[in-house]
Amino acid sequence: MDSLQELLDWATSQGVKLNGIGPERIPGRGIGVLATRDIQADEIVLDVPTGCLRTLSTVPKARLRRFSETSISVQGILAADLALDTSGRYGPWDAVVPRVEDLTGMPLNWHADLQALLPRHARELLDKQRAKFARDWASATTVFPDLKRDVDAYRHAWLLVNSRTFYYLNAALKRRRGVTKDDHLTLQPIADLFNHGDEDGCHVAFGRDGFAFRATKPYKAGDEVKICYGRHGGDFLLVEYGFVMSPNCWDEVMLDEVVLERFDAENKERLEDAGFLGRYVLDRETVCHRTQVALRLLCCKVGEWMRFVNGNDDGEASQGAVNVLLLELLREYITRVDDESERVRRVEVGEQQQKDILLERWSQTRLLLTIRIASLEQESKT
Ligand SMILES: C[S@@+](CC[C@H](N)C(=O)[O-])C[C@H]1O[C@@H](n2cnc3c(N)ncnc32)[C@H](O)[C@@H]1O
Repeated sequence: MDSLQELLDWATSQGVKLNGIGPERIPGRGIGVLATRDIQADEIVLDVPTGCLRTLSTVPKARLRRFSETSISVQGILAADLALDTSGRYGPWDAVVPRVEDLTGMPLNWHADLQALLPRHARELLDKQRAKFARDWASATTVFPDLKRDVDAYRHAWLLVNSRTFYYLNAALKRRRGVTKDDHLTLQPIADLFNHGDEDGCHVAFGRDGFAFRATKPYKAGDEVKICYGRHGGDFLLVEYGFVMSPNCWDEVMLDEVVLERFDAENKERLEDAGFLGRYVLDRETVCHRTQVALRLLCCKVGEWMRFVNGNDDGEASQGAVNVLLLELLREYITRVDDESERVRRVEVGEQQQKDILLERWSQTRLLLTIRIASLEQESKT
């Protein structure tokens, strides 16, 4: 029998209820969820009862106890549980989750030379992820030294948890010391097959009985039903989920690398003191207020800048100069994007699929820069 059918039979026997949807293999997106008939907005398309969830509570007590003196995250524990589980209890579910080779898009699995060619913001996200993984790996292997035999298997399990969990809170988690929102994690069968869309196509609600997924718009039979993993830009989607998608209405580009270079130590200190050092964002519409503040420091006297920072000056007088500087910086960034893309094409390490993903990310970045440059050029003419 097909592994998807086996998963469906198993999940249904566990109390999962599908209504007008079914999993299908979708080229380029692994498995996804399709409407099997026309669906009306507001219909509940999936119910996953609490008893089916795979959480801290389903980790065997003896295994869980061994982590009690470590600083491992819940993600790290669930990954260890996945890597160590030989019970067969989740057999049909385990059979359809992506294999090691299916997660080549995840930058954590890339060669360091290819990782170094990620946009700066993606590299920063990856550094944080790598540090978190290293902490969990250290704890997991202290408690279960056997895991050391196969770091790839643990990393794979860890990335599965990273990209397939839902937020969830229960009494056991509430009681656990030092638990943060990042730890409220659960794996759930079938629901983990929904791919991501930038608009909320299916609303996820958690109640006492479990998770319910409600269509937020009508679907035609054969349409893909997606959920929104969050309002994530492309760098985040790439590092945390291992894919790029266009269009993405939440995409954004961090301008720090071109903006910060323009400041000497004194101005950096001014920005730091005012709480405006770094995190300069360009989205599909415009640059953020932080960027406006930072660039203004280079375009007007300090007193005028302070008045703008404090909200006592609307910035109108310096807007023209700020726009000219911004245009220059965005053009400079485009040159860097082209240089980096060329490096990606030439790099001799990594798989072609990884390079294609990375090139696509640079091309998305270029598009956002180009859109803003065009509108600034237009504004300067009027
Ligand atoms: C929760 S799983 C969704 C099911 C997954 N496609 C599968 O085959 O099991 C999340 C993963 O699906 C893939 N994915 C989700 N949304 C996607 C999209 N819009 N385009 C491409 N891949 C996507 C990514 O590999 C991501 O890490």
